[in-house]
Formats: sequence, structure tokens, C-alpha cells
Amino acid sequence: MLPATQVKICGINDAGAYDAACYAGAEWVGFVFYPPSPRAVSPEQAAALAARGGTGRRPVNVGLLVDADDAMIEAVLAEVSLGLLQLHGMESPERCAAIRRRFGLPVMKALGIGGEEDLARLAEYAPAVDRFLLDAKPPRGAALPGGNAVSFDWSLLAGREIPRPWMLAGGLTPVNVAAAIRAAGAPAVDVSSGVERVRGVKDPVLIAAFVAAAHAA
Ligand SMILES: O=C(O)c1ccccc1NCC(=O)[C@H](O)[C@H](O)COP(=O)(O)O
Repeated sequence: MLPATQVKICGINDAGAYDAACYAGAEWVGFVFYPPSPRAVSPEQAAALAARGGTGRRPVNVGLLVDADDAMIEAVLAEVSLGLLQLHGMESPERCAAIRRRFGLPVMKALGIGGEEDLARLAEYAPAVDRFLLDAKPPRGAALPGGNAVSFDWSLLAGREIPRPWMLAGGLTPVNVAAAIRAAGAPAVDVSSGVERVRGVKDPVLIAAFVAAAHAA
């Protein structure tokens, strides 16, 4: 039997969402350390959420950073234990490699995919990262570099050899995630807006529905 598609719930910022992700069996939870985001948490808030127990299997904690300097990463890691750093800004391959080296943690680089030219960047980044998050490009004028509920053409990834483990993101919802997994051949998926009814506020029912749909796909 093929392993189930793995799931990351991004932008966890309250206990109900954290518990729902654990209970549903999500493999990763993402904490956004980017103050302009409505989903942002402080390192202390993330630590308190990650310390919650008795809610099922514990997911891997992912720290989402946007062009963070070393001091910021140090401040986060001083408070919360992370298993993966998600770099969601304009970090170069050299910067990704430097972060991986300095902090000794696996790095996932987020790349916006709009066409073939974006897929060519995968080879540039592959030696410097452990995983890719393939997301939609932010719409023109968007306030955030991710988490914008926008999808891209999933068929761009069909049959493609991606040089690192990867997850699909961008505009996924409990309703479309199974189709997206099939179209892209995604081994893992990431969601933020699609499990919110109000921007920045996760809905436990939608989290459960999303994880169930992805695991069953
Ligand atoms: O979610 C945010 O607020 C955010 C802020 C800054 C950079 C990235 C951000 N989110 C990135 C994610 O990991 C999202 O899950 C991914 O872009 C998909 O988002 P969505 O389309 O909302 O599911």
C-alpha cells in the first residue's frame, strides 16, 4: 500500500487549532514567525502550543521565517524546539545553506511556481536544502509572500522529478486537496487559508476535514 500523503497545517496560533491538527494526525504544524502576518506567533506562544500534550501523535514543529537574520532565528530556537525551518522569503541558495549549517536543522525552501522557468530554480536550490515547498506566487500587491489562498497549475508538477522531498501548497482546501494530490503527484501538502473561515483564525472542523481528505487521497 502506498503511504498516505503527509500533511502540514501552517499558521497554527491557538490551542484549538494545535489540538485539532494533532488529533487529526497531521505530520507537521507550522508556526509563522513573521510579525506582519495575521497568523504570527511569538516564540513563547509557539513554545506553549508545542508543549500541549494528550492530543494524539505529536507533529513535527516547523518554523516559518521570511528573510530572517541569524539573531531572529536564534531568538526563536531559544524558546521552541523545531524540526524544520521553512524559508519563505527571498533567501538565496547560499543563505539557505548558511542557515542549515549554522543551526543544524533541516531547511525547506518555499518557491513560487508559475511556469517552467520557476521549476528550473529547483536544481539551483537542491544542494542547499532538504525539502521544497512548492507554492503559488503571491498575487501582485499581496501583503504577504505566502498564505494567500491562491493556487497554481498543479499539472506543471505532474510526472516531474523534484530533486528533494517536497510538499504542495497554495489555495488547497478540504474540497480540492484530493484532486490536487492526484494532479501534481504530491507526496505531501501544506494548507493555511483553506482551513480558516476568518483570515488568520483556524477552524478545527476544517483542519480535521483537510487531514482526512489528504490522508485518504
Ligand atoms: O501564512 C502566512 O501568514 C504566511 C506569511 C508569510 C509567509 C508565508 C506564509 N504562509 C505560507 C504557508 O506556508 C502557506 O501554508 C502556503 O503559502 C499556502 O497558503 P494558503 O494558500 O493560504 O493555504
